[in-house]
Amino acid sequence: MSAASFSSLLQASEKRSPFEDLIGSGQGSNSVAVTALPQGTVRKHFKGYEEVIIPQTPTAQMKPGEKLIEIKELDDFAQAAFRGYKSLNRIQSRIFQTVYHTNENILVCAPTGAGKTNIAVISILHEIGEHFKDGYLHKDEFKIVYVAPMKALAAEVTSTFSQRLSPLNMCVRELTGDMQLSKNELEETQMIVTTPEKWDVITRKSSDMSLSMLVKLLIIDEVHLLNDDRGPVIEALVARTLRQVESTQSMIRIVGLSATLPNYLEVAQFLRVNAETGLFFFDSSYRPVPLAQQYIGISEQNFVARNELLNEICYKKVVDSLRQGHQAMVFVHSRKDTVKTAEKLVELARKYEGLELFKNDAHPQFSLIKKEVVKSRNKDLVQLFDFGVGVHHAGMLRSDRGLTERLFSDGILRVLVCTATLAWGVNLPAHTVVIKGTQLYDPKAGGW
Ligand SMILES: Nc1ncnc2c1ncn2[C@@H]1O[C@H](COP(=O)(O)OP(=O)(O)OP(=O)(O)O)[C@@H](O)[C@H]1O
Repeated sequence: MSAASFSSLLQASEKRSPFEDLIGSGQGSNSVAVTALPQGTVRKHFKGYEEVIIPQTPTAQMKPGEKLIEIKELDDFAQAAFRGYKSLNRIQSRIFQTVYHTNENILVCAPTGAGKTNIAVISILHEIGEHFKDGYLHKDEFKIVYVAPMKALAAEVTSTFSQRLSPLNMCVRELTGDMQLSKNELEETQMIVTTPEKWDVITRKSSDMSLSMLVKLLIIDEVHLLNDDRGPVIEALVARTLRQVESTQSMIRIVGLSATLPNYLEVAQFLRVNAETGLFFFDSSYRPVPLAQQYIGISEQNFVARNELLNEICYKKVVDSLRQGHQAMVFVHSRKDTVKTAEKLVELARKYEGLELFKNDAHPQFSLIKKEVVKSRNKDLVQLFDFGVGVHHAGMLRSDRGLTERLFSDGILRVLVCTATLAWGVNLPAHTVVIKGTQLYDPKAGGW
């Protein structure tokens, strides 16, 4: 973390937020400027660095009268898309009335893992319900467009929704990159999963409006990317959708799904979401697994000494987690740094006699799995395996990446050092996540 951002974090801890009581309310219409660190935050000083420990937010209590909606209460056709589920979770139950029974635009901001996929499913079921007439689904009347932030995610969304909607005979297809769908394929498809860039290109061709005229529901996943480099593309396609709604006077419902955004009121306004009725904001007290955070600011100026310290701190955090019997993931900024950091962890473990914490050779399947691992031509993967450490980045072969993911998820690897690519689209459970360094090199600016 840079010195400037760390000091602003510390300054923030000294202010009290006027909205403190609202944080954790999980309600929609208040603009909460988070300017203070939560109560219970502790600051510790060490040689060369300072640590700020933010305790986990307690899980929000059920409100009086709040109840979970059971799947068996849903319409028969809707139950088919929820096979294997007993009930909607808290967030889904809270938004159900608006998402399923109305055609309002909505924006849902919720922490990761809160179950936003099922919110999209509910909005799709509403749309399907609109076209169920005389016991028959009029599939040619509508198209649903799901905008996923990247190609890899679009593929995953396509497969998830194909499976969920297969009992309803809905056809879900991916349309990304330089992919084309034939006229026939488009006709057969009710749900198109695409990326902002691809949908932008398709809708920009004003000569052929036949597809966009059929769109009745536009789901935009990870809409917080509006704040990012990709923002202008998302903005353009939303603006075009809104213009089409105005000029044709036909409704296209917009459903925005997002991580918790600080400026959700503005995003809601932009998506034409009514802040009173269509905006749902759930803060970290709705996380399925509460999150405690620790920030470390390094004051050491010398580059080599700072790196050494960074590695030592990283090692210490990983060991703290392993001692409690939990796996750990370490995120680094470059592919090269994955192996370097993994090797450094092993070196420090040797130095501090901590190797036994990392190694997992007593695992009943260790020798069997080792036979599979040694077949890999990735020598780092093979060497690090013996120490219970794995690496994962986009430059590795897909088979090696897949193997590493499996070994970590089965608990055979105790530590995984990876780049941010793993955070997109792969769900791996880890109790502890260390983000090693928050400074990113920006080639455009030519600096950190
Ligand atoms: N009603 C439910 N009952 C039980 N499990 C659920 C329910 N809704 C969602 N889940 C589970 O919660 C997990 C997280 O759901 P999901 O991937 O939709 O979260 P998300 O909010 O989209 O997360 P992300 O921000 O990471 O995309 C999944 O494993 C899903 O099966």
